[in-house]
Formats: sequence, C-alpha cells, structure tokens
Amino acid sequence: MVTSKIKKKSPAGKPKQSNGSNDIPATKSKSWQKVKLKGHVISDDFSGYDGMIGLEVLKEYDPALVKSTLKQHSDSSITNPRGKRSKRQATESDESSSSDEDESDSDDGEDAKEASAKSSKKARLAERHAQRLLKQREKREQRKEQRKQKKAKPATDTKSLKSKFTPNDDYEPDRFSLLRPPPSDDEAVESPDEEVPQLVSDANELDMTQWQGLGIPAPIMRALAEQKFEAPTQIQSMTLPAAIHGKKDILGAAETGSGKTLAFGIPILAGIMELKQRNDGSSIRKAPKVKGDKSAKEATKENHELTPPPEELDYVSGASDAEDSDADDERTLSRRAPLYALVLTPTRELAVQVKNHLVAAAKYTDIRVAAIFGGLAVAKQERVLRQCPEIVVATPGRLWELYVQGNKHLNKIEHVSFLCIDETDRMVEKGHFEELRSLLKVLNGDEERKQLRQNFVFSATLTLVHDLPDHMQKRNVGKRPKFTKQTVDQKIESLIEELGISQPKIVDITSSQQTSQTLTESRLLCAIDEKDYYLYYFVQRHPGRTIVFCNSIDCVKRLATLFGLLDCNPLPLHANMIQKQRLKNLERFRDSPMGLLIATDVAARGLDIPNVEHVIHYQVPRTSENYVHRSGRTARANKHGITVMFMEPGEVKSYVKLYKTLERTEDLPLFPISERFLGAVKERVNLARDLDKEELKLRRTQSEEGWMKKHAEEMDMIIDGYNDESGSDQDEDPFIIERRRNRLHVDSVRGKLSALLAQPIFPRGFSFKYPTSTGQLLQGSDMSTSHGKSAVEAMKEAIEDMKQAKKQRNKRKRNA
Ligand SMILES: Nc1ncnc2c1ncn2[C@@H]1O[C@H](COP(=O)(O)OP(=O)(O)OP(=O)(O)O)[C@@H](O)[C@H]1O
Repeated sequence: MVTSKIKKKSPAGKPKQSNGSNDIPATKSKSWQKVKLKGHVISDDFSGYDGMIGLEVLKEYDPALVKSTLKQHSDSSITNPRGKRSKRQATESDESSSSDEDESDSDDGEDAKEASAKSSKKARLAERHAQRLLKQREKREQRKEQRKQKKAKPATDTKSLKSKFTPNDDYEPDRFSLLRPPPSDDEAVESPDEEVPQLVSDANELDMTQWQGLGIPAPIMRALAEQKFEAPTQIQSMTLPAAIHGKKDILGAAETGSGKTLAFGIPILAGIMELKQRNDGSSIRKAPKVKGDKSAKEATKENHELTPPPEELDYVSGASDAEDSDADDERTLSRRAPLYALVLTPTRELAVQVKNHLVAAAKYTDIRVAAIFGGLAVAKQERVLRQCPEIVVATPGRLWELYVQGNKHLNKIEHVSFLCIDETDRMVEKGHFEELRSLLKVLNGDEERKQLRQNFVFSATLTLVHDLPDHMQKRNVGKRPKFTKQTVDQKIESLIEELGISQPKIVDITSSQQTSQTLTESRLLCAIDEKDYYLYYFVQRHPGRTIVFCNSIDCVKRLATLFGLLDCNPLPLHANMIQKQRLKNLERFRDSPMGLLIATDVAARGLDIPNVEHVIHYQVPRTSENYVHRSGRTARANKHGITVMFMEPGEVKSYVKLYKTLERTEDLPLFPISERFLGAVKERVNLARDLDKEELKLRRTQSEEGWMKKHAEEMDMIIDGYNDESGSDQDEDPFIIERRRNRLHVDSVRGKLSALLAQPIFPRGFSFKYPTSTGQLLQGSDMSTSHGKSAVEAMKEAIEDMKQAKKQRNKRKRNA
C-alpha cells in the first residue's frame, strides 16, 4: 500500500517530493487553490492514477491533508471510485482487523472457499459488515451536522489550514484533493514536463481529461483550462502527439478556425520548456531520420501513419562533444539568450494575433514571445529584440530587414530549434515573399542544423489544387497533353522540398468542399451598380459583426466613404493605411458587436475575430484560396456563420472557375431579399452617393482655392475672389458664388439624408417574397423585427423552402 511507501521514504511520517530531497511545501496562504481530481489517486497497486505512483502524485498535496489522509487510511476504510469497497482495502483498514487475522491475510479466492466451508463465519462477517456500514452512516451524519454548523458560523481567519483541509470535513472520503499554489512565474519552469492527466479547473469545473496523453506540460494545460479549452480540436489531437512525443515535422491542413495556431504553438512551447529545463539553448529535440534510402514519396506515405511511440525514438541532441571550440563559444553565447523558435506569417495583423495566442498559452511558463513586423518604427522593434524573446513571430519583410542590418538576436535564426510557416501556401506563392526565400537560404544553409530543426507547415488550403490556367489548357491539344494538373501529393512534395523539411507527419483533414462545416454559403445576383444597394440592405436587415471583402483598395475606400455617409460606421482595412490605424480599426471591430469591417484580402487569412456573423464577398474573389480564407473569418471554432457572394454578370466566369476548384456539385443558393424595401434602400444610397460627389467637388474647389491663394500670396498678387472674402464687392465674384452654392447644396442633401436615416427601413413584422434560382417567387416567412431572425436562419429557411418548391415541381411534372 502507499502508506508503507510514504513511511519508507520519510520515517518521520512527512511525505517527501518525488526528488526525495525536499519536504512538501507547506500551504502558507489561503490563496492555494483546490484542483479537483476525479477518481482515486492511490489504489491497491500503487498506480491508481494513470500509472503514477502515490508519491509522485502526492508531492503537490497539502501536508496537512496528506497526514490526515494517512491517518484516516490507517483507521478507516477507503472505498474505490465506483463506490464498491475493495476487499483488500476493507480488510486492511477494518477496525476489527487485529482480532480477525486470518480474514485480513486471505485473498479473494481463499475467502470464497472459507466462506463456503464455514457458513456461520460468513454470517458473522455479514453482521460485522452491517455494523460497519451503520457506523459509517453515523459518522457521515455527524459530518453533515458539523458542516451545517460550520455554514451557520463561517470559519474565522485564524482557523488553521490543517483543520480546514481535513478530509473528514471538507472532502469526500473517497477523494484526494490536489492543492495548487497561487500562480507564480517560477512554478511553470519548476515542473515543465509534468502533464496533468486529469484536471478539473476550479473556476469553471472544466474536465480536461480529453487533453490527456498528448504530452502537454502542466503549465500549458493550466493556461488552456483558463481559456476554457476543454478538449483539443481534431487537428490538435492529430498533430500534438507526433509533434511533442515524436518530435516530427508537421504538415497540417485543416479548415479555417479549427485551431491550427495551437497545433503548432503548443509543441513549440513544450519543446522550448524541455530545452530550457535541459539548459540547452542550441540542441534540438528532433525525431531521428528513418534509416535507409527511402524516396520522398515513400516517406510521405509512411508519415500518414501513426507516429512511433516515444520510447522507440532516439532523440538527437544538437550539442555533440566532438564539436570544435569555436562552435562551443558560439553555443555558449547562444545559450545565454537563445532564440528558440521562429514563426512566419504573411500579414502584420496575423503576426500580432499569433503572438497573442502564444502568449496566452505560455502564461504559466517563463517563455517570452515578440512580434516583429513592418509599418512600426524599427527602433521600437529593435528594443523589443534586445530583450531576447525566445519566440519571434514575424512577417518575412521586416525580419529580413533587421537580419540584414545585423540585429544580434535575429542573427541566431540559423540556430532556431523550431520553425513554423503559417499560411504556407500563401507564403511560398511565387513573387510574393522574396524575403522568405532569402530567410530559407539562411535557415537551411547548414545541413546539420536543418536536419535538427523541427518544422511546422500549416494552412487551410495547403492541399487545394487548381485546374490548369486557360492558356495551358488551350495548348493541351492532341492525344498527349503537354501540361497536367498538379496532384495533392505533388503539391506537398514540392512544398517539402522548397522548405527543406524532412519526413513530416502529414495531417490533411480538410473536407472536399474546403470550407467549414458550420458555414452557410450563398450568393446574390445583381447588376454592378446595384451592389451598394444590396450591401446596405444586408447590413440594415441583418445587423451583426460583418466583414465585407473587396478585390481592390480603391473599392474599400469608396465603400468606406459611402457607408460612412450612411451612418454605418465602417472600418476600412487595406495595405495603404498606416499600420497603427490598421491595428486600431481591427481593435475597434473586435470591440463592436455590430462592427462593419471593409477590407481587402489583407484581412482574409488567419484573423481570428470572435463572433463574426457575416462575410460578404462584395466582388467574386480572384482565387479559390481567397474565397476559402475570406469565408473562414466567420463560422470559426464550431460557431455558425454565413457568406454571401455578390455577383454581377461579368463575374460569372470567375465564379464557375472557383466552383470547379472547390469541387462543388451544386450551385450556391440565392440569398433571400425582399424587393419591397429596395426602394427605400435605393433612395438612401443614391442620396449618399450624391452627397459623396458634392463633397468631393467642394473639397476639390477648396484645395484649388488654397493652392491659388498660397501662390498669390507668395507672388504678392491679388486675384479676384481668392484673396479675401470679407469685401462686399467681392461677394459678386463668380468663384465665391459658386462655392456658396455648392455648400448650400451639400447641406441640403446632407439634411435630406439625415432625415431619411432617422426612419427605420424595415417595419416591425413583415413577410416578403424572394426569387429562387428558377425565378419563381417564394413567400418568405415572417421576420418579426430586424433583430428577430439572423441571416443564417433566414438563409436556411430559404434553402428549405427552395427544396420544398423543387419537390412540388417534380411532383407536378410526374403527374402531368
Ligand atoms: N482546443 C480548443 N478548444 C476551443 N477553442 C480553441 C481550441 N483551440 C483553439 N481554439 C480557438 O479557436 C479559434 C480558432 O483558432 P485558430 O485561429 O488557431 O484557427 P486556425 O485553424 O488557425 O484558423 P485559420 O485557418 O483561419 O487561420 C481561436 O479563437 C482559438 O482560440
């Protein structure tokens, strides 16, 4: 039994820590928190808690609790987790065990024989058992009574912790309670590789058992529990063991919003914790290469298989004894403040977000993370790098710039133990991130180091392959095609080669349609100049956090102005904005439940803004990847969301192409619109357009005037109408008259628009008709208020109605 084990280790009866050197830390303050553990910690075979023997588990216990538990263990019975009493436990702890030696010494089989031979003894035992139960019941009653009294008179501050944690009064007798000290930075590093197999968070009663066995260190588990991440997502559970235990390179493809950031973030943090604990700044935990001359294809196939168990892997250390003294010096320097991991992202906003996710997961570790990206002052970022963060999340451009300038911390990138390229397919697109190629040359320059680095390659569209472009298809005449479409395997192989990664575990869990299962997709057909009307209709009819994607910066600017005049408070986001404003707008959007973000594809990838309800493609995206990523800003983490693609006749070709690449077999359904309200919508939008034009005219005249005025002053000239408006004779000047007229017109249009905007477009309670793809008009159901039904619900209802209509049509055809 564990009792004897504890006594053996600590003759004084004081349980020791697992290293055997220190006493269990005494609970000094009330801020120690209870962590509830399900089931038994100690069982008959000393390994009742997932193979951990009692002492290992007990090291975090309150000594008072351990003492009292041991006492209780010796003089009362312990029941097993299912509530049935183990015979061995019963006999050992039974009060009458001393007077019944033969019973306590016998095992189950012998008992059975004895019982059948001596029925009278059995009866006696049954009687004793009944008495014991009676006593236990009495004790329970007493405890209940005590608790009631305690509640009536709350414990005073002076009450000792010992009595507070006595299992007899605060805890059920069949449960141990793990005590956790108040959070401190040191704690995380103290026991980094200790996985908490079962953890029920105190605050939210979260059962974290589903994370068990993935190899996640306790401090990270604690941070995950705090974020209420009760279970790993599919991509996480499929990649974490291979990455943490197996130290494999990972090539992961999973739908948008499926938790890919933590799928690489957790292994990087866990790996750094391990390296730090070993105080080994330059060594790398990496799976050995499979021996033998295997082709890349064979290796690729093999890596779809389960990762070998950790004990079968021979961990490779980067620090070899045989290396020369120069290398030793270099390593010593690196050890002092190593740069362990580099995460590369295509956009600045994504760099900030990934950094934030890593910081949250690393909350109870001492790992520091920094984001380095363009658009902010170089000096500021150099200051950040002087603090030597262990993880740098960066965009390739600024990283390369600082590296070339000789930044000391970034010059360690050649030695990084972990490299992640997020949104990889975008990053390796030809002509996009030339700096990435330069960085890869540096990172892969030393073959030995390259082999030791653990790599992570992730994207939602990693395995999306395209049809051949038109010009190639045209040249594919005759029997033998000149060009063939790239297969998924070929795409992966070329990525592996290009990035210099080795034998990765490939996890592709994207569905054939590529978008999230919880996403409702739809489209809206209209003329090009009607798009504004429908967009305004949508945001008015379906309030909620919405992102509108455009194909160009000019389009974003125009819509931002127009919707600003329509009082929709749009937040633009595009590459020509100053970085601070970009981040500010994102922040505002995040904070506003009715926010309207109008963006280019700079916001298409990776951005994780909670509760985005709608994504509008104001223009058909140029690539299917863009469609998938734009749409992926909604319906994230199992939430529901909708996309509406606005299509004008000129965009049909792009839509068909997209539809083919995404292997769709059915057309996207039409989003239901009530034409009845379009009149009011058009009136407002047209007025706003007028106002925009007039304001622009006024601004132009003003700037022209300003220019003339400035030059007139410089040349000491007097130009009629431009110099001074105060003179009465100048009032007659045609320039001034024109300007005054413009202003008056602008004021009157603005007044009209404000009056209209003050009226609601959608009355309380209305039903409407909307056209189906066949042109038939269907009666939409009553949407009582503009807040009554969400766009997703409206769309789902419309889909259902369309199905019914189709059925009826087919029925009529059959009967005819
Ligand atoms: N295990 C988990 N349980 C619950 N939520 C999680 C879990 N892991 C991650 N999340 C949350 O899910 C959301 C989406 O995660 P993340 O941004 O990593 O998705 P992604 O797959 O990288 O998406 P994208 O392809 O768009 O970049 C985030 O808000 C994240 O905090």
